[in-house]
Amino acid sequence: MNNIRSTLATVWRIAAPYFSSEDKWAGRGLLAAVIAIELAIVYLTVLQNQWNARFYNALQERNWDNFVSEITYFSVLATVFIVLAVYQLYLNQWLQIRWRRWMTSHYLGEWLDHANHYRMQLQGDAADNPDQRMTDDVKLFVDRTLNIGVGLLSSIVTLASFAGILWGLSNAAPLHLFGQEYSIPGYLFWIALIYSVLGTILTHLIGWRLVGLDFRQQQYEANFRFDLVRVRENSEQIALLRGDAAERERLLVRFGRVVENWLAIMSRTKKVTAFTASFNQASVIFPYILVAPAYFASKIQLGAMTQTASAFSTVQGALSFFITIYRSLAEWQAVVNRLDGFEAGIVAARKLATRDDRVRVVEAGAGAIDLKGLALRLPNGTPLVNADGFSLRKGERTLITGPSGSGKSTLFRAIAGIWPFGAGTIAIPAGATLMMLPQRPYFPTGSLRNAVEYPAKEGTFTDSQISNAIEAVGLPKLASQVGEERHWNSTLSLGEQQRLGLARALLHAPNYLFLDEATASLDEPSEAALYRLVEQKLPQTTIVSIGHRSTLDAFHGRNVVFTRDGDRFALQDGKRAAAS
Ligand SMILES: Nc1ncnc2c1ncn2[C@@H]1O[C@H](COP(=O)(O)OP(=O)(O)OP(=O)(O)O)[C@@H](O)[C@H]1O
Repeated sequence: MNNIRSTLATVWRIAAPYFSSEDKWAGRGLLAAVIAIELAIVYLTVLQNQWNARFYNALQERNWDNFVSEITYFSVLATVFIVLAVYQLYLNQWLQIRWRRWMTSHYLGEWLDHANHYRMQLQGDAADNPDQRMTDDVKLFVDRTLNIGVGLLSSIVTLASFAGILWGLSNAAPLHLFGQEYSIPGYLFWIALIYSVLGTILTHLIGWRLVGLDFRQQQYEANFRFDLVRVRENSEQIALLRGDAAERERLLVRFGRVVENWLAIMSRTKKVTAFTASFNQASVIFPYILVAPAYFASKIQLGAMTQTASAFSTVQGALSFFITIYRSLAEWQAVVNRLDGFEAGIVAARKLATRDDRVRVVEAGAGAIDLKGLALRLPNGTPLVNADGFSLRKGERTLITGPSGSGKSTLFRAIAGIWPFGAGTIAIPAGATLMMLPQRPYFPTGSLRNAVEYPAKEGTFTDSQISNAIEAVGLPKLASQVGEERHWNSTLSLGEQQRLGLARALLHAPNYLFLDEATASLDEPSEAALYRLVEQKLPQTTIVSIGHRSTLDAFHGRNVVFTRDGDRFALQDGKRAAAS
């Protein structure tokens, strides 16, 4: 019970924001229309049930006129029903896509807000496969929530409408057992109730394991898809290493989990289906058996008997709502858990950025980036780098060197404000623009123009500015192709990508440019030429480089070395440290 209550509370928390969002009027209007149509359909079912009695009585009495008028009446009911059914589905789908559009854009906004996606990764596996959560899970959530919610409401209203009919019929067709008549008020209703509650309990006992199995199925499918994407993204590496066979084996192992879990779902579903199918079949005949003695004792007409059967099956259908949608409920609960986990991941990522013991990046008026009492740590708390009273002065060109894994890139991450683990303050001049260029620059797929302008919006720079920058960094052939669309990260060599990364820096002309081995894939003369280009084109820019080559010394007035200091590293002005 607690479980149901907490699931419903979670559903409410996930679902409610849409209905108070900027799209609330469309959302509420569509929801109201869907519910109104559902209620109208229930009313039609009541009318059809009453028609049922009149129709079969007309048949039994061989009354042609009544038969014709009942057929006409039915045709009208059926036409209205068809129109309602068509529009209910149509409006339902309309609501689904609006709701889904809002949730997707809401989640995208939260996920991509101030590097939350990166901090979520730093926290480990708390919310695996966010891509799946924002696609399949949101789609299923909207679909299932609407259909289960409206279905539940419809069941309750149907139950209320038909309980009265069944009650009345119980009096008209009293219980006959072994020639004896028993008068039990509303016995047909009570039997339908007991029958359905028993069925529901048994279905749950047989099927509850499906919830966990469905949850894992979605996770395994997403893991498999993610690995396939990784192979596609790293296809060159894999081909060069002749890793095809290893990949195939690994992927098959991953897929093996999908199959194994699916087999468990199949076996469980088989049991649930065996029960629900038997239950549904028994329900067809059960009400006839109940009232047959009264009918054969000529206490009731054929019409009353078929009306009873129809009302009984409608009430039983409404009561067995849970059985009918058991699979959907299991899947729905799994989806709700996954979206809940995703939202919790976002909240935890945001907390990381605001917790008390974190690295603080503040805007301060001074003309330098000042590190005060900075102590960077790994996510597990292990100390990494200490820097106190250390400044990256304006206009200066600083080269940072140090052993591999000493925390050089992590210092850049902290300055960029995406590494929260640690303590201390990084003061950045107010309004200063920073740009980080890593060893492997990222280019979104699309036009070359877009790739170089990124993260600025398309159109921020003119085509001639873009092609000049591309030409300046030594890619004259590409300079004339700014409109070409490609997957730039997989088609350009790493050296070419690094040149293109520098073209991006030339265009944006940041106040501070951080180069984290951003030219390491170029030969030394090309690297030197690019550094000279940056010096010449960005004279106002403060440059901080991480690099291992001694040839870089010539372009930097200052050398900062990461040196070991007990269990961590410290920043020291001076000569290159010998590799430790
Ligand atoms: N997300 C993370 N989770 C756990 N440890 C991490 C994470 N990112 C980096 N580290 C660890 O932090 C340490 C410093 O990494 P960093 O990338 O800053 O080193 P680096 O000095 O730039 O090395 P290199 O010269 O090889 O690029 C390494 O031991 C690395 O394994």
